[in-house]
Amino acid sequence: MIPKKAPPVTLVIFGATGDLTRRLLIPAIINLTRSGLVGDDLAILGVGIDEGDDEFLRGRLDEFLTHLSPDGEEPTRKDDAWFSLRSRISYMSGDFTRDDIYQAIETRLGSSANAAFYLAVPPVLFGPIVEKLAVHGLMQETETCFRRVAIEKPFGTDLSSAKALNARILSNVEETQVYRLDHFLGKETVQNLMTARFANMIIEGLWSNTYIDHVQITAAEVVDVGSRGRFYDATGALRDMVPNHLFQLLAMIAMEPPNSFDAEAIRNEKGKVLKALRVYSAEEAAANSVRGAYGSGGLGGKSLSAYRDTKDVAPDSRTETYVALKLYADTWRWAGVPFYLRTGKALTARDTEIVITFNKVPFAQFRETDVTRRLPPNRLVIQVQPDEGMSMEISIKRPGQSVETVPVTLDFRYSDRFDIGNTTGYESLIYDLFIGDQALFQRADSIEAGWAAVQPFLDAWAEDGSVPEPYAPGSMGPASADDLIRKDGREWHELGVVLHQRK
Ligand SMILES: NC(=O)C1=CN([C@@H]2O[C@H](COP(=O)(O)OP(=O)(O)OC[C@H]3O[C@@H](n4cnc5c(N)ncnc54)[C@H](OP(=O)(O)O)[C@@H]3O)[C@@H](O)[C@H]2O)C=CC1
Ligand SMILES: O=C1O[C@H](COP(=O)(O)O)[C@@H](O)[C@H](O)[C@H]1O
Repeated sequence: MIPKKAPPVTLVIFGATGDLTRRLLIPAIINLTRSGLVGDDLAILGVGIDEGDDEFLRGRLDEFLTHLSPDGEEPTRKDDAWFSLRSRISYMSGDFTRDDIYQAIETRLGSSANAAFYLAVPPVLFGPIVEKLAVHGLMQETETCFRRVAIEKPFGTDLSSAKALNARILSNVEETQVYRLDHFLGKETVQNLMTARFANMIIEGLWSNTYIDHVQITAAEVVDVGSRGRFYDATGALRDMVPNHLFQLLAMIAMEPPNSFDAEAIRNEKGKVLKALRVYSAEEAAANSVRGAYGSGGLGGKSLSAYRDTKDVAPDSRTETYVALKLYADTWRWAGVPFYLRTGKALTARDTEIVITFNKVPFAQFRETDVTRRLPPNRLVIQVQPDEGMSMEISIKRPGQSVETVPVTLDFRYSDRFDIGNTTGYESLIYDLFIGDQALFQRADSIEAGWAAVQPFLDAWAEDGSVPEPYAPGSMGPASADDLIRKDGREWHELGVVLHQRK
């Protein structure tokens, strides 16, 4: 089905002069303009605290887009699509905690225009802005016009704050108006997970504890904390990546088939899995987790100072830059199957992947095959980034008179078949916001279920007073992370070996 063009809408961006807007939102909207999915009936109203007129914001974006070009040439993003969009960008300055800016927005929009409010602002402002939008009648929908609000991450900092934020938002607007973002859901391979499972009997037929031994979900990054010390030191790897990005991947792997691809059908199934995540006791949480923080050392040819020496990070910080967890989804399908999750910064490679390891065959009828040594289990590797694709590791017979088996990889990479171009991942999320499809956005109950599973780790670490284990920049993380999986007789999948190079 060819996607239809989005309806006329004004996108009101709170935080229009910020990093997210210039680096990810505007380039995504340029891409949508270029593809024709949004037309010249899209208007952007940027709002920020800096004084300025429409030309102020347009000029700032112009300048940023120019710098996106690595060689100083006019970047492809500054093409006709940008110039068409540019003329439809306006700006208003004001403080989001005061009423006058909302009155001005109300005057500008009127009561009959479609509007989507995008909160590209520090999380502390999510609740106050939604409240003020509602109080000023800006979230009032009519039969012919919609009003929606897109809320960035992080959504809360623990279970109780996430619940309080949901309650505050939902006492002002309907759940159908709320679009809680998780940018991982905009990634092509992540969206492909449901198709891979539910359009392929060869995969879905084997998708349970009868055939699967365990699941690994990894989001490894080479980048360090850099200039984000203030945000990161109050957050850490667990809060930053697990209840949102990694749990969304886990939910898509573990959910039951939805009855349809409607948003509610999908969100119901994802919600059920997240609610089935085992909520550990403090002792269980401590035993099933490892956290680390990078020390100083070389990374990518440069020398990196230790996390604790990063600007705006406390010298005695106990914040983790790496976390590994072992979790269970207590459902009929997944009973007894461990889900090993890990994520961290300053690691050896950028590598987001899901690895499904199948059970070993029960009996090997190959005369010269030493089962334990030569018949490895089948593995399905779903490479989310970089080099998006999927590979299946199987065993075949070595050609000739030998009856020996050898492992080989059946490999598909998106780039071999499709041009997925220079997208930011926000394209489909912004488009879905405009057309009113909430399938790729998180519902209140799922957010809270995610935090409920994460809370015991936060509590255990706060109680035991331990510090994260140091690891060398450019490594695979702390040694104890290997022990976490090895004590179960398993190994982490090697980081950073792209699909077609895997042995
Ligand atoms: N940047 C990224 O890559 C990502 C960001 N996010 C999320 O997006 C949101 C925005 O992040 P980011 O763009 O990086 O943050 P920035 O700090 O760069 O941008 C926030 C903007 O909001 C403005 N602002 C803050 N307080 C007020 C106020 N009271 N009144 C008016 N304007 C105000 C800031 O103005 P000023 O600078 O003048 O204070 C700034 O322009 C956050 O929730 C973040 O977690 C999520 C994923 C990725
Ligand atoms: O939300 C976040 O995600 C990024 C990783 O996203 P990716 O699309 O670059 O893989 C992470 O670096 C950041 O700390 C976190 O806040």
